[in-house]
Amino acid sequence: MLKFDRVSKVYRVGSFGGDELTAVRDADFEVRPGEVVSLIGESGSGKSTLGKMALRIASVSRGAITCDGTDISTLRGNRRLKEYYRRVQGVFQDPFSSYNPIFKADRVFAVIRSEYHRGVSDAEWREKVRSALDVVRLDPAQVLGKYPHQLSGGQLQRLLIARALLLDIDYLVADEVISMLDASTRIDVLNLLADLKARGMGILFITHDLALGNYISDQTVILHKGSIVERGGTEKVFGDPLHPYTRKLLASVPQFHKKWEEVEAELRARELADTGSRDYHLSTAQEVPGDLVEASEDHFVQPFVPGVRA
Ligand SMILES: Nc1ncnc2c1ncn2[C@@H]1O[C@H](COP(=O)(O)OP(=O)(O)OP(=O)(O)O)[C@@H](O)[C@H]1O
Repeated sequence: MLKFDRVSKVYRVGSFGGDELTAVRDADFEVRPGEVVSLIGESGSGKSTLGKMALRIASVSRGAITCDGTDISTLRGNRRLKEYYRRVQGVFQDPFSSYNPIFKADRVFAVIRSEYHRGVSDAEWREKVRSALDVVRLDPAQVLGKYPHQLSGGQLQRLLIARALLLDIDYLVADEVISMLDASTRIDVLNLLADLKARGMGILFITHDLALGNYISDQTVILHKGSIVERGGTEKVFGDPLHPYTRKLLASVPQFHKKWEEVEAELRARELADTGSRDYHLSTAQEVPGDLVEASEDHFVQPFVPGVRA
């Protein structure tokens, strides 16, 4: 299990690094094998920072990320890090940035071979690559031996996923992998992620797109200004959103048959109807939101003051 245990990230900012910016505050959730967890939030909410910390691209300031019980910040030395990256890999929004334009795209496979599969014969390796490409539905004739600029964003994205498959990873951090793709390729990559999940891979699916999150995930985590405001089973979070911010996010998905004023009025009416009736509502006297409370089974929300805009 990939577990985020009250994880915070504080960046040093300002001209001399004298200021601090808390990008993530006390994030607490987990990704289990064979489960897709969507991390949803607006730009700047801290989503990528959480993904980067899981991949050790950014350090954890407070709390811990553990992989099957091992605090990943304690992994030192090439061998232990290599072991970790054999289990946990990331694929990012802009697939082009993961390739060196002067090398052929399938060099990413050669690197994996020299790092992790040295003893494998040429024939065996060709077969491994072919079967990984098969899983990501790429035709070897169309992609092998090509330079990155000769391939589409969707093909490059799928090559990176094939690379992850060659490592036989357990967890994938997929950071806005769909955003740059056209509509038909999006569906292909989403279906591919669903296949990987069915094979037992745990996926942290980072997105600002609620519809994508709803489509693919078992668990949903809603992030707002670095804090988790709501999380739980996807059907609970989408079917019965509790936090005003989640409701606002869901309402902001275009509802073409309604005017925005109508949507806003409905939101307010719903919140007023709830006022005082739930144990995660705070009075204005307790305005500082604390830890998430369990509203129902597998559904957690950050306490909030009803009627106060998120
Ligand atoms: N290396 C860094 N140094 C300082 N501040 C950073 C750094 N990386 C991110 N931040 C800040 O941390 C906050 C969270 O950024 P992050 O990239 O995690 O958000 P995000 O939700 O992934 O946004 P987006 O969807 O736009 O990628 C932002 O305010 C961002 O400006």
